[in-house]
Amino acid sequence: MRASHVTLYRYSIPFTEPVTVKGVRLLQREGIIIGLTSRESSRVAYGEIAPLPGLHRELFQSAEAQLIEVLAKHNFAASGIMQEQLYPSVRTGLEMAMINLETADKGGRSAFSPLSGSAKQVPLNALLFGDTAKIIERAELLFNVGYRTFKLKITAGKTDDALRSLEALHRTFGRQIELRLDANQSLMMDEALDFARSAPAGSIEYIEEPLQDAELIGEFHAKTGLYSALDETLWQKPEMLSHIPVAALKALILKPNRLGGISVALHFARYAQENRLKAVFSSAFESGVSLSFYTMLAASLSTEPAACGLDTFRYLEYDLLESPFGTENGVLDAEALYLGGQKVNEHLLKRTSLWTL
Ligand SMILES: O=C(O)CCC(=O)C1=CC=C[C@@H](O)[C@@H]1C(=O)O
Ligand SMILES: [Mg+2]
Repeated sequence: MRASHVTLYRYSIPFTEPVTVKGVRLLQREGIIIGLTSRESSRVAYGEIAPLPGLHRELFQSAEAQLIEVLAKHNFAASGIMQEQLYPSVRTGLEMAMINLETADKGGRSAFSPLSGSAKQVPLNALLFGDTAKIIERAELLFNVGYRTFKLKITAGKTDDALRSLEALHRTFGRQIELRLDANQSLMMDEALDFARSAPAGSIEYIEEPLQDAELIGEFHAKTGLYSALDETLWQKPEMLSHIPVAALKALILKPNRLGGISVALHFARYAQENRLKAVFSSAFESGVSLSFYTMLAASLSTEPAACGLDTFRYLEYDLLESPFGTENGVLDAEALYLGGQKVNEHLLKRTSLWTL
């Protein structure tokens, strides 16, 4: 690897409102930024390591300890440690920084090798929360500026709330929008069937992880015609992918820092492409350093990338980038964001160590 030294930083960014992930209530997002300084060009390439409490098994402290162990190895990139069992968040940040370093050394041209064609823009799916009135108000606002894909949560015991919002959205926008739901593995088959049978026909693009038992997704599709998407299952039981009938699926949700790294996410993206499924890049509430990288990944892999799940940037009080990650019109400009993703405002970081390679 062509880095002369590595700088590690910590950050802590307040959430705009408390975010609850699998029962864990979070007030701020904490993570590590790794900066690799190029031996050739002295440019700095960044990567982000940010396990999310509730979602990741590794905690911030253990991720940081493992990262330090990796950096302490002589010539770590060639030492084989990258092939070993690294925490998903650690591997993601190291791979991100190394790919960004390669890009920097190529004068800013992306180092990704596209699977097929690539796109300039990636649409974004907007997250909708709250009661039906708030959801419609927000969806109208976003629709008017250009958003066309929306995502709603659906929770066991409260499927009526989702149904009301779904009906209202369908009444208001009809087929002008695509609507995704996310049940986070909360429903039993009976409740999922009741919900599916009450939903307006043609109103749902897919449901992420509808069932407590993903093995029943084929049966759910056979009984309702509704498509599912896999998110949690991809990291909890990746072997399930070959058991669930692909015809019951519409998309794979790819959160690189939970799945196990950029290379693992690319593996699933390739599987999606081969099986005519959407590859939906999504985030674990990381900063713009990761979000801009994921945007470039999504844009590199398809001429028509699926609307991505990177709307999480709204939940961070501020971004670490000089030009904050985002979009005005629901469409992400991949190249501009990728370049901007490497202009980190170091005043917002706390430097913790420096490693000479
Ligand atoms: O995928 C998206 O549209 C945004 C990200 C998102 O929904 C999530 C991120 C992290 C944790 C989860 O609760 C949630 C999800 O379940 O997909
Ligand atoms: Mg999900």
